[in-house]
Amino acid sequence: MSAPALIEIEDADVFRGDTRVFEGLSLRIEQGENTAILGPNGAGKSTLLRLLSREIYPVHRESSHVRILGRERWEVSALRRRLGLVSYELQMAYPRGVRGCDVVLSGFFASAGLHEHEPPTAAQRRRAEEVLGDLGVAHLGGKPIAEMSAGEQRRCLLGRALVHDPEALVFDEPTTSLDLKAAFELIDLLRRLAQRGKTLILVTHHVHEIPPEIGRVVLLRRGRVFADGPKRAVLTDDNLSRLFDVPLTVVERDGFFQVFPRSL
Ligand SMILES: Nc1ncnc2c1ncn2[C@@H]1O[C@H](COP(=O)(O)OP(=O)(O)OP(=O)(O)O)[C@@H](O)[C@H]1O
Repeated sequence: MSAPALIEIEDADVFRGDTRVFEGLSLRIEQGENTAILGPNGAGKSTLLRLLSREIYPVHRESSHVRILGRERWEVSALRRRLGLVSYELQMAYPRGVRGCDVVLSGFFASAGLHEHEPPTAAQRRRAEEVLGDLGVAHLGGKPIAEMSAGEQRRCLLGRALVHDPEALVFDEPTTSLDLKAAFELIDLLRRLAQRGKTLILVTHHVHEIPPEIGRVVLLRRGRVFADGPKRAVLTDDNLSRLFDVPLTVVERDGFFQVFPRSL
């Protein structure tokens, strides 16, 4: 039997409040298929992330399902062991006094910080130290978030997702709030993770964040898949101009793509 898809969304209608964000959305991403999901503000990216993190569900009907690694029902911490999540929203959820090692350790408990009634084990502490060391930020273990740069915070959050050594990682706007150096260093880290065999799912509205290792791009527009396929075929002037509703020129260099405004 073939391996189950990493993500399999079939005919999903999804509401946020009274707004129908997705109508009959279908999207399948295989294990090992590094994919970027690109869309403008309001396209439905956050809603898609919430579907994947199992915070929201589609309207129930026979033809509709959301499966991750072949399963519809997941306990959150079991899901986190297979599919890590790194988002700015999660970063902001941490109280500013939490130290780097505790950010990483909280990955074991799928929480934003540690709870007194659930102290980490010595093995978990060792693993957290190892992960911080692998990410080149062992020195952040004892530092509170309040004293870290945005890039350092993002690394600790990535460490949180990596404690379980998941096979896939979902990144929501990974370089939001990072300066150029921190952004390039983070993109470099994503590239190394992909080269080590982690599947990357990148959800973003920034074309330049998409590393060369990502081969498939899905364009999301007003809750619909507007284009889907190999990166070079999808990231065209015409597609991106229509996606973002502004005339754009796309330039590719060294496997990265950048967009520029075209005069009207
Ligand atoms: N809690 C909510 N209640 C009602 N409508 C919502 C809610 N959250 C989002 N929406 C609507 O759902 C649509 C999709 O929003 P979503 O946040 O998923 O888009 P997005 O692509 O993540 O946008 P952004 O890039 O701005 O974060 C938008 O029209 C938005 O106004």
